Amino acid sequence: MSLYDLLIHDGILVTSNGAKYADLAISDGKLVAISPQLTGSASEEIDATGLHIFPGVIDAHVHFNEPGRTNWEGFATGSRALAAGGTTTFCDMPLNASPPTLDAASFALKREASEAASLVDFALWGGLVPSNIEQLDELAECGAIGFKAFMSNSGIDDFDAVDDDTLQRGMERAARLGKLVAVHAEDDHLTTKLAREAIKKGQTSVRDYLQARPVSAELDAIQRAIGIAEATGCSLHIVHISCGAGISLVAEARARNVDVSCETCPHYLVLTEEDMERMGAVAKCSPPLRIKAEQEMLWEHLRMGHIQTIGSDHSPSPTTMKIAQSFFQVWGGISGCQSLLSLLLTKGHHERNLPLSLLTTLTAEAVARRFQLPGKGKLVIGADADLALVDLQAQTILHTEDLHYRHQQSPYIGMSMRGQITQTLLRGRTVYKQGQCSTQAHGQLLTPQRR
Ligand SMILES: NC(=O)NC(NC(N)=O)C(=O)[O-]
Ligand SMILES: [Zn+2]
Ligand SMILES: [Zn+2]
Repeated sequence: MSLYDLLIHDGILVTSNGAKYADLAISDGKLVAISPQLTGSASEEIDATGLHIFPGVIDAHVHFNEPGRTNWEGFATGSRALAAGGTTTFCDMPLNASPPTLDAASFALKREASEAASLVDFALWGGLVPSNIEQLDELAECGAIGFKAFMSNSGIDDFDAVDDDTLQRGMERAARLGKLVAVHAEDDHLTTKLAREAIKKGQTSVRDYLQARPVSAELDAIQRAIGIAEATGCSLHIVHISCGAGISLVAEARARNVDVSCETCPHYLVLTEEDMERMGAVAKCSPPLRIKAEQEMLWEHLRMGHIQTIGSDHSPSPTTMKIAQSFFQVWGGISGCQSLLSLLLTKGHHERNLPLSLLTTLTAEAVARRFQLPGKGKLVIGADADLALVDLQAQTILHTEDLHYRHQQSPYIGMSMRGQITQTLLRGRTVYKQGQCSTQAHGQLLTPQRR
């Protein structure tokens, strides 16, 4: 009679407090013992000598476009890419699927699709658009982790942006429901005006796109979103901040006890506008990639603990949508969810000496805490055995064929990575090992549990 289902020997556990040698014992999908030299028997044993064991990454910002647009990605390919990158939980954004997640019916459709196909666990964002304020209650009832709103054009016709009045009404409702609101913070008036003027003059290059989405448009929107959150008492999460001053605005608001958190994305940390000019559409996103000085400020803010989460903002499209005469016309979104952890290990830990404990906080522990995902994000007894086994010594080049996305495009192809994910486990089951993904869809819906 085995004492445990699984014993993982001699790994180096990475927690928010640091790294330590310990064995892990797992039964019924949970961590049941964590200690060096664990004794006892198990149905399965893994020798993790020389490997670091991270809590599975929680990527709170992906667009997997299912139902309705599985020719863009879908839960099967998206979750395979996540598993290959050491991610064991994702939060799917309410837009780019069709229908968008704006009410109980569309939430149920998405939940059913993900349960049928996802290799990893998932939570779902609801949307906040002008037409669905009355449906926020039912979305909360379904277990949405929060409501996502766009302050600028979302780039897709079936998900409208909100003006400040609508955002305020949505935040008032969300505050009453005890739900968080996340915003895409760019000022719609300025970005629309600048784009229209450029296009009118036939100025539609990458450089013209960059100039049409200035940092000032992002700062203006961040400032307004924080003001509305402060006025309504709504919890606010600002996604994909691309600039140092944007993080500073959040840090100042947090210092005056506003319940606001922020996210940045790997592409703002490892790429710049020069990469966007060199690579073109595969590196197009909004807010756009910024200058090197902004990137360095983001790393400094990361080090100082001013950024709460890192999300991939994986927003793929068919390759045909990445081809257009005008750069304003190509799809804005970067495919990168498979590379989140390895990029942070390469550019953060290896090249900038960021401690592994900080990376664990940013990619797992703080994410689970912010979105109230119990049992996730920490290597503690009783937690789900969601694990990423990583060979920190390995050095690899990311090849096109390594990508599990439906469309194998990414700005990271050809990049030298340190820290190879060798095996990923979801609640004690292997979902990825040395290039091979599991074929079993065991992903479960996670709903926020207030402490
Ligand atoms: N409709 C989208 O997927 N938009 C996304 N596109 C980006 N970031 O370029 C986003 O998160 O804003
Ligand atoms: Zn966005
Ligand atoms: Zn997004």
